[in-house]
Amino acid sequence: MSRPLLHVRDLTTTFTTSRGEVVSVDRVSFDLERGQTLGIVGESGSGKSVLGRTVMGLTSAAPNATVTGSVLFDGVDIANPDKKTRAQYLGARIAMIFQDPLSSLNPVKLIGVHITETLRRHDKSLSRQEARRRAIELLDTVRIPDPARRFGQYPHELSGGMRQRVGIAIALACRPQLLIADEPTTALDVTVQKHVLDLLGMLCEEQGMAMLLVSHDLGVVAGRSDKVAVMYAGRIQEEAVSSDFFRHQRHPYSQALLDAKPHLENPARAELVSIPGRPPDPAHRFPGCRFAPRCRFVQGRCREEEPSLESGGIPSHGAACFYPLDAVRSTQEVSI
Ligand SMILES: Nc1ncnc2c1ncn2[C@@H]1O[C@H](COP(=O)(O)OP(=O)(O)OP(=O)(O)O)[C@@H](O)[C@H]1O
Repeated sequence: MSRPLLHVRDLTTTFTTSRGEVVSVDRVSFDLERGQTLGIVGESGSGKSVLGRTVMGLTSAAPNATVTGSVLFDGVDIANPDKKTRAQYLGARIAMIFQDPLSSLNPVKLIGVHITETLRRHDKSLSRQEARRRAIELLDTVRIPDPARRFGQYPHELSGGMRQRVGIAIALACRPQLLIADEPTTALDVTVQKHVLDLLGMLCEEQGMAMLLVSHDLGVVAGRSDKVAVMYAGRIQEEAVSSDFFRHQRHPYSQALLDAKPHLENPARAELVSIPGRPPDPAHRFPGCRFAPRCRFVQGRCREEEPSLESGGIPSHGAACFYPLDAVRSTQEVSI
């Protein structure tokens, strides 16, 4: 079997803060194959963005952050990249698109210049003319109409959806093998969200790119990811092939999250049925399962021991729960 493009093991990101040590990502492991999409979902504060940024090598540069564990990208550990590795991989073989495209675009720089600069940073031999031609081609790839005219405009002259497409074009400029998309459509209205997400899926397919699709909304990853990983309080609580996951969830948190899913296709049903209680403060550690204080099925053991991600005999469908829903269901069936 060939090695996965991304092989993450026991990845842990800790921030030293005035409130103490904040463990935002805690012993996270997963694999991502070439051309596949892994959806990372969870409530706000569950550690999804920090995970994406850590895989991208952005957190290890922060003075108050410590990263342990490994992120093997095509066999090379990039968890704590040195300057040379950073230049070779980040923003080159791995690219990221952010939630708010405006914050990553310079308001006084033309759209085209954002792209040509990225192109020429990664290919020093590229002439200005060739960079311009490639930038217009990229704007066309991300379905921006009249790309030659848009090349010469400023970010504020474009709509939110267009700016996000520009963010995607910049990310694609170096032909990455892995794209990390952190809440790529949160700032957009519902119909534009769908177009941008469909576009990302199509580009992954056309270009054989792998993607980490980070979202608080299961509706965003449904139908657009090969695998789903559910994060809660820094840990992966459930991981499965998408079709299995959406057919049946094994972890009570995943089920609650699915019940709380806003409906992307039907904005009239966009209200959230929220999960009672709040996620734990990552600066405050306590024994047992992190979801125990909010879990409907909690039992004594859950408050004492931390469950690990186990498949419970169901191939490729792990849940970090002592009493996964499949077990609860079969006990109920037996007792009827
Ligand atoms: N630089 C930092 N210093 C200290 N704590 C941080 C830092 N960055 C993130 N955190 C903390 O790590 C936890 C996880 O944050 P993260 O942004 O990854 O959550 P998230 O799941 O992406 O949520 P959201 O969807 O709201 O962005 C939060 O408690 C956050 O406050």
